Amino acid sequence: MLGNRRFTIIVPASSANLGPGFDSVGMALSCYLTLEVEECSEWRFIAASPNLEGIPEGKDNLIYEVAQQVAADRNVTLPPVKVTMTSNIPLARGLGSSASAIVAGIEIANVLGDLQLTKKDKVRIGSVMEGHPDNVGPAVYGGILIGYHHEDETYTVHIKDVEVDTVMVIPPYELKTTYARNVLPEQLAYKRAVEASAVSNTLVAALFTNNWSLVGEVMEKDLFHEPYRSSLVKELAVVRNAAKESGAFGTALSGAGPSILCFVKSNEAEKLVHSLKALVPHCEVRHVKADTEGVRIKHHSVMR
Ligand SMILES: Nc1ncnc2c1ncn2[C@@H]1O[C@H](COP(=O)(O)OP(=O)(O)O)[C@@H](O)[C@H]1O
Ligand SMILES: N[C@@H](CCOP(=O)(O)O)C(=O)O
Repeated sequence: MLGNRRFTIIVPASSANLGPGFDSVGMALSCYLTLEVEECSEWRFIAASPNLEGIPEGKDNLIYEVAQQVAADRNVTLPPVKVTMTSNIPLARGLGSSASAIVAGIEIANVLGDLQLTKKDKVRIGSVMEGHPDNVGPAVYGGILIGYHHEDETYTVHIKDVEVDTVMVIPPYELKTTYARNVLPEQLAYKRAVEASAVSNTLVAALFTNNWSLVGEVMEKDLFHEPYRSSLVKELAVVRNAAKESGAFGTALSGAGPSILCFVKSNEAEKLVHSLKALVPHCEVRHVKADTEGVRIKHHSVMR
């Protein structure tokens, strides 16, 4: 029972893949989906910030569907609530907005249904829904998460502290993840798959040893998805060259795109923001730090 409580759920955005870590590596970002949840006679979702315009406000809302599914799977009935959503995560731009919504739905069910879900449970549930753990994992844990999702199990390894900043270039157009997955090949030749996984393994080792110049080098050598998606994001090549020239470690498509992630030293981020704003004036350019906490809940007591 919710009783006389209300609570706030804060879920970070995430950047998946980091280049060659396709479907298995992701990082939490300091952009947030925030839900104010309070008891109500019927379920309502209110999209209270401009970039959530068009998001369903009834029972066809993704967050509602996830919360109900999680509760139903555990034979629990949730009391109705009013959910007021604000967000600075742009939709369908490769910053994991759908994963943040899924994690928010899992948390609503967890709190309202008193399900006592662990972080591991939440990542498992979210990965089953998304099909891969590279967005839901960081959204739950914060930091960087490396994972392998399989129908029987989801394995994850977490890096809490991230010693790098990002500059994010966000084009004005949407690229739905389902569309960007449809341009990928059905198969990869054996030799190419071996090479692609060697690049990915090196990325992960470099992340664990804080070797950011190596991270930057190998993140640009992905063979799993960027070669097939780069033609969908015409800004990628120009941003990559400019970022390299200004001393950034490296760039990659963020998730399925169209946003572009540049890894930089924190004291060099603003300079890069400034030069990229001039280079791609039609895009939004943001200095975004890593989020190291993951999803969190604030409980508020209500005077009656
Ligand atoms: N707060 C939200 N509430 C409900 N649905 C959401 C919310 N945020 C995102 N979504 C859904 O997720 C879609 C975007 O998902 P996707 O194409 O995977 O892009 P990305 O996850 O990279 O932003 C949106 O068009 C919307 O349908
Ligand atoms: N590994 C997935 C990640 C999709 O992330 P999103 O933020 O674009 O939804 C993929 O590359 O398809």
